[in-house]
Amino acid sequence: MTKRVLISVSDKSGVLDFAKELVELGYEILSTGGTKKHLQDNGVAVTSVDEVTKFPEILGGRVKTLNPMIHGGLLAKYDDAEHQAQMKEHGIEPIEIVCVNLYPFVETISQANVEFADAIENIDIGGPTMLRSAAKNQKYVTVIVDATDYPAVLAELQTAGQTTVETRRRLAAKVFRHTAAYDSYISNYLSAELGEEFPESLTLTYELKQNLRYGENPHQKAAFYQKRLGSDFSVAYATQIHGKELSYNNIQDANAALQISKEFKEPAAVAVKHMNPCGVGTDTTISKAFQAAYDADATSIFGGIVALNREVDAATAEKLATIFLEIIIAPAFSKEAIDLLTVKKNIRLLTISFEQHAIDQFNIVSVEGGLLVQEPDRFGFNEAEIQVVTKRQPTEQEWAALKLSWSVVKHVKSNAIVVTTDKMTVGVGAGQMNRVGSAKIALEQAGEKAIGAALASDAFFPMPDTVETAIAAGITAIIHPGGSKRDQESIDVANAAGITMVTTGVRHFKH
Ligand SMILES: NC(=O)c1ncn([C@@H]2O[C@H](COP(=O)(O)O)[C@@H](O)[C@H]2O)c1NC=O
Repeated sequence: MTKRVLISVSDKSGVLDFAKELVELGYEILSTGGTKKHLQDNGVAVTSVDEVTKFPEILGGRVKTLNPMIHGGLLAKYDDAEHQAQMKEHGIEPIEIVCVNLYPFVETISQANVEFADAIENIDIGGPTMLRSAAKNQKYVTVIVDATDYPAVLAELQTAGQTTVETRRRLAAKVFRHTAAYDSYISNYLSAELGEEFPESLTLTYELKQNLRYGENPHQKAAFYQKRLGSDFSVAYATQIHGKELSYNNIQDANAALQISKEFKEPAAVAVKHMNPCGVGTDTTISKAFQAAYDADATSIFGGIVALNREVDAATAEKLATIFLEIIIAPAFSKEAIDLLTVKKNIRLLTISFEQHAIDQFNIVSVEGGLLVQEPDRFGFNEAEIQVVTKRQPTEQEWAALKLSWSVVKHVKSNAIVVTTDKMTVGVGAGQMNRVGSAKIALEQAGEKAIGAALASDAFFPMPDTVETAIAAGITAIIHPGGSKRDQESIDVANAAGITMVTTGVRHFKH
């Protein structure tokens, strides 16, 4: 009996050559409307699916292959006498190979202003049903959902006349990953349309971007997955124009640097080590901003990751080239900058679109046995909600320093204290188990630069000790959320010293 292959594809790339080879191998091709036309127009003999089903395609294509003549042919066990008898009784013939790809649902919902009805019409029903039938019957049936598998299947058919069990199992597993992902895009789209934020089950789809050489440490295996509908303004969508492959830690650090960069519209440079900022500088040009980020902590930047929110010009590249950096991220690099920086073989240069400021709807972290999902911390420096709680108001320069310190402290691991001038960080205290400990680290690093600088605390002061330490170091402006029972004691200390203090009403814990 002639072997049959059913081909029904929305994306027709590569299918013509595949079909021609199958005809060469003696297969009869069954096809749905558009696929049949494409193949026939290009000289391939095709049997229409409706000749097999004895039923026309109806409802504008919503029902084409949903028929026992097709699904019987896909699901029957070849070595089951009862199945075979029923096939014979109903005149159903087996279909040995199925090649299907689905309506472009993701591409449709990615378009701007997509109509809901359009999205719904692009939910494929018959395609996933055939894929699932064939994948379930993997013992006998070969199923292909990805055009990159055409050559391997053909090679096996050409050499052995059939595919191997291993190949059929591999392809079937791929099908269920594919249909699961397809359904997750649909369910996420529908949930989002309904405004359902935390549905009763969470189905996430990420696609393998790259296998990594190792994880946080060389003995840990790791890979990097990418969201298909993610923001361009992310390390997952960066373009690497030079250097070694990114490592696991590089990706985390690059992400941290980018998140801080998103705080600034003015030229800003952000240097990160181990996911905490070690230097942040802002100024009228990117070259000056980088100089400030460098001067902030000329020791820690060594081996760091630097994100700049303007094109890297020759002047900036000259400075960048003098230090050892793992990665430089920017919207673009001038020709001269590339020439200067690529002298170093290993330095990674990434370009990222800084235009798009869309951010993920949720942040997700894993804990053993579960996932935590939360909205990103979108709160910035909102002057309207900030209250001056001391007698003295901040000067203009102090406001600028308070704004910078508050923008940075949000991105520092708690307990976080950040000391800045109006243009640069001068001290960062990160991840200490008590707040005054973080303050001491930040102030010690700032040294003389703490005199007249601003200090930000990511959470309130439970007691006035941090404020006292700050004043002793020369800090003249403090920003913190407020809300401690003993706030008044901190305010009294500030007033007594004649410094200014503002509260934001919002805290920035980052664990
Ligand atoms: N309804 C059906 O019975 C059905 N059978 C196959 N399809 C899909 O129709 C598409 C191919 O259509 P055409 O060959 O007409 O271009 C494929 O993406 C396939 O997954 C169907 N369409 C949607 O559900």
